[in-house]
Amino acid sequence: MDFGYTEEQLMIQEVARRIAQEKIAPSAEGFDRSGEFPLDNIRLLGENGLMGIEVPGEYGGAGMDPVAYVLAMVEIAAADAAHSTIMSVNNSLFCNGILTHGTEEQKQAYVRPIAEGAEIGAFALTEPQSGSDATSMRCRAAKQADGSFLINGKKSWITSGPVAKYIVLFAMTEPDKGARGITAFLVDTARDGFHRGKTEPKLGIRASATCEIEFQDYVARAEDVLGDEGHGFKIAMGVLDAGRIGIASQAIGIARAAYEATLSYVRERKAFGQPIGAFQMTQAKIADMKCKLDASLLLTLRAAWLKGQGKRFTTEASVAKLTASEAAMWIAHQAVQIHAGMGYSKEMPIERYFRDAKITEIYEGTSEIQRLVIARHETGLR
Ligand SMILES: CCCCCCCC(=O)SCCNC(=O)CCNC(=O)[C@H](O)C(C)(C)COP(=O)(O)OP(=O)(O)OC[C@H]1O[C@@H](n2cnc3c(N)ncnc32)[C@H](O)[C@@H]1OP(=O)(O)O
Repeated sequence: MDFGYTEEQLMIQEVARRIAQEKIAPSAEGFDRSGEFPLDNIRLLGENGLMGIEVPGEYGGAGMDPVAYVLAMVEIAAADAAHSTIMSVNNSLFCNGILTHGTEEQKQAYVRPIAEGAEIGAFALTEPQSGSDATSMRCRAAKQADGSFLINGKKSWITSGPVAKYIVLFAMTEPDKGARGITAFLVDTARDGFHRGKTEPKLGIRASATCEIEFQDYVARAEDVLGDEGHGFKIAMGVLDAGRIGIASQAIGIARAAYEATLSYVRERKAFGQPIGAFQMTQAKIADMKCKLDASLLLTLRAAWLKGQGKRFTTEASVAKLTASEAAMWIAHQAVQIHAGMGYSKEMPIERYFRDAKITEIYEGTSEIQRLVIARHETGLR
């Protein structure tokens, strides 16, 4: 067992940390207030290999392993969670599925522009009536005589939906077959029949744009099918396994930022004649924060390592995501409590960490879904 990082992993961590500290952290508060999409920063991340960390160089990426992805995500999320949300969708949800299931032409056409940061990608699984219960989707892709598909339906909560050039879409091709009737498609948002709805006003990750999208007689050509027909649900689940490592990493970044700010504060802030960090009640909180942070990172690195080894990592990704997201929420909550009035004020980033942490317990599978995945695996029952 080796707890060290390779030179390559340390290098991408350093690149991410530099951009995070020099460009993202100073602008995070402004983007949070305005809700503006941070396009220039996203392009910069792409130019530095951070939009396709695991994408091989031949498709425009950095060609690194999942552990490197975790390290980079943590750095970006510690500066601003919204940036890391956009990064996670591009890397995990968009590029991953195409790399695993796409044709050579699809990889060149769709992965390269996203990995290089020239375009933004999105992933459309959720619908207004189906979130956790993904197989209940209603978006319909009807096969035509010429092999193309006519797509009609709505998808909701689409991260980067307002700005995405390409989308990995899941639609029902054979509604009678349930999970086995779902097919994945690659959508070009510039084509006829694609429409965007209003951008959602959100509690946190405000600079990550989210909207509903609608398909009205959108024509997907036969070559736009990703993987085999009827295999879309498995593709979605496999992609989400990888995505959950990204969200766990994001949660760790938010938690680390909240923890580090709290450490500084408890050393400086005095009450009753001593730094508040000297009180045992504060020390107990600091110790618990540290334990949850370390446990989250180690569990996330385990899932990433398994992925890098080509082994199954579904349960480990859920364990990591569940642990890290609940830790982030708890740590951010304690950070607000220890900062008291200053934690509640927009003068400091603590309240932003608190708002941003919440989404990690919701998207890419709620905490309840993670528990279900883990418990089904452990018990063999469902
Ligand atoms: C800013 C705010 C944004 C908020 C919204 C963000 C948008 C998102 O987060 S998108 C993603 C959110 N949605 C989810 O994460 C979906 C959650 N649901 C799930 O994970 C699944 O539906 C889950 C776990 C409940 C299982 O569903 P269930 O319907 O019981 O399917 P199940 O019977 O287990 O599996 C169906 C098939 O898929 C396969 N499968 C299941 N899991 C996997 C997997 N991890 N990998 C590969 N295949 C899998 C099964 O083997 C089975 O195959 P077969 O038919 O050959 O036996």
